[in-house]
Amino acid sequence: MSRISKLPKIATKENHPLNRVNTRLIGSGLSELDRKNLLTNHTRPLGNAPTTSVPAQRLKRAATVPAPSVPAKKNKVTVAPKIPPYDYKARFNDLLEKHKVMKSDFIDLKDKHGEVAEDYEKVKNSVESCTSERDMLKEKLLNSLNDLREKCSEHDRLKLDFDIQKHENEDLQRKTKLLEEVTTSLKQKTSELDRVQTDFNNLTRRHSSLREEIEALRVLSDHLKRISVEYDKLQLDYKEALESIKKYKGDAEALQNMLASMYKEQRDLRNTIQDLKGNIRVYCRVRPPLESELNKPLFNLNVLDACSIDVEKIELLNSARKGKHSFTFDGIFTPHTSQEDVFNEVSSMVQSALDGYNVCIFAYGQTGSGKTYTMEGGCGKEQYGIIPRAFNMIFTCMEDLKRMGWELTIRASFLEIYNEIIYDLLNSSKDQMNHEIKMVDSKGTDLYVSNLKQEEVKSSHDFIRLMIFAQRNRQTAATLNNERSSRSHSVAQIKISAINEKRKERYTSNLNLVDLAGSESGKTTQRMDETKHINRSLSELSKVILSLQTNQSHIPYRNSKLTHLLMPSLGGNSKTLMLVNINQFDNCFGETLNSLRFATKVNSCRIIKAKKNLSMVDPL
Ligand SMILES: Nc1ncnc2c1ncn2[C@@H]1O[C@H](COP(=O)(O)OP(=O)(O)OP(=O)(O)O)[C@@H](O)[C@H]1O
Repeated sequence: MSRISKLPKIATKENHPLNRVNTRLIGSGLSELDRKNLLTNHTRPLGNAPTTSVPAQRLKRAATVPAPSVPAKKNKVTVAPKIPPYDYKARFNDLLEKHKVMKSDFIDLKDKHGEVAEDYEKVKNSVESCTSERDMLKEKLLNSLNDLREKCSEHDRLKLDFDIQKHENEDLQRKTKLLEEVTTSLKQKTSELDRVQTDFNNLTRRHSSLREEIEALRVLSDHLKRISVEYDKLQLDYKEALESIKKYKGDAEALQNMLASMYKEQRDLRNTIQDLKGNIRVYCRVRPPLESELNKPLFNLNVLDACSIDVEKIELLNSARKGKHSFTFDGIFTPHTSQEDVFNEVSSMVQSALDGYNVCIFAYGQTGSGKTYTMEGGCGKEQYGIIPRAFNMIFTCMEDLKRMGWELTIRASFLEIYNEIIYDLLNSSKDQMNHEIKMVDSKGTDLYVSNLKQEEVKSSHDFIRLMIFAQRNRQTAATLNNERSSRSHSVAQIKISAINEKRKERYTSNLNLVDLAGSESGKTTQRMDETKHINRSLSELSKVILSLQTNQSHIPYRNSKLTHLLMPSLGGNSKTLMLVNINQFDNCFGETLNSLRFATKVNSCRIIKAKKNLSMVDPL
């Protein structure tokens, strides 16, 4: 009984955690009604115990069967018929019955007890583990509490620190802001300072430059003062000089007149000498062998004096046959005579052109005898031939003439006569125009070539440029027309127009500088045509000169282009200079002899006294 009475006690304490476990465990086996019945049956006195119709099996089943089915049966409990007290037998049977029931209940309960004990053990174990767990948790809780406490105190400390830090931070922020403001203002001040420094530097520089300027101005002012004094002095001198100039001007004019008349006298004298020398002059120039020709045999040439030579073929030297040929000219230029010496000798002819006479200088000789070298020259000033030197002389004299009141205009043209056709060497175009020799006026004293380019030349440099241009044109034509340069006559024409406004005089003159074609006779049929033309023009030249020599009424100028062109320079009013060029090669002896003979023929001719082309200028 005591063991059973404990059960309700456990069941009532529901709030205790252990009881809760027990209730759960018990609850899972007994329903609430079973428990009540159980309690009623076990707590009721045996005699008064109400009989229930619930069989023992039902109780047993009730421990396992779910509770809801039980309350329905509660209403069906039937009350057993009351046994009279005297009916001991019935009572005994009843008691036996009860005992049986109780015994089976007891067995059930015992089983139940076993189960409960088992459950209890489990619960106990569970309680123990829970207790140890609780202790552990308690300890943990205590530790946690301690930790929490520590953390709290640390938190407080940290909070305090944080507050301090916060405060300090705020303080720092305030200070930073202040510092930033100070920095910004410092930056502004610095940039201002830089600006001020730059201004200061500029001002310093300006100051020093101004100081220099002031110094320069001071020097200038001193200088100006000195100049002013000098200027005053000069003013006085100037006045004196003006008076002197007036006096000198009169003297200069007188001197200029004197100079002009002296120049005229000198010119007349020069021309008298020229006349005495003859208006046709012939010089012979012997060219030296070139380096490549040093081994070539030479014929014998003796320069007897300044004007005479004799030549003799080398094979006849020791023979009994006399083969010596002597020639006399106005001058002989040996192989050693320089270009300058040659020009000095012929410069009087250029002077004559400047004095107003028509002049013709031509080089005659066989191909390769040095005609072009004599007339045009080689490279470099020293090698300049007659043509460029004549121009230099003209421009030098122009200055002297200017001082005497003469204004000169020089025009130049370059032409070539090949196979009786005139070619303009200043016209580089392939299509040459037709060139005719025409009279300038009805008097027929002056001629011109139609469609021929005539360039005004202002300096000797201009002239050299034109000459080179003409030379190139001639070379191009020569390349196109195999050796044409040797087979054509080249003429540089210089027209001089002079005017003296003061003396009311003017004149024009022509200077013709001619490099004749090679005089040798043609050996091949290919050259026959050219040779025919050359020989014709050269023989016509010889005829003209002979006709002039013999004072013929008709001079056959028009028989060839060359003589026609040179008419004004060959006729009465002209001076002619012929340079016969020869070389000394033995194989050229025949041609040399021919050239020397032709030159002798020309030399024997004396043209009538030349007349200056002077005329009065119309009054201005
Ligand atoms: N006096 C001289 N001194 C030095 N070299 C000369 C002299 N004369 C001519 N020569 C040279 O001899 C060569 C022939 O001369 P150049 O060409 O003047 O002859 P050319 O008679 O004009 O010939 P071509 O009829 O073919 O034109 C040239 O190389 C020239 O430089």
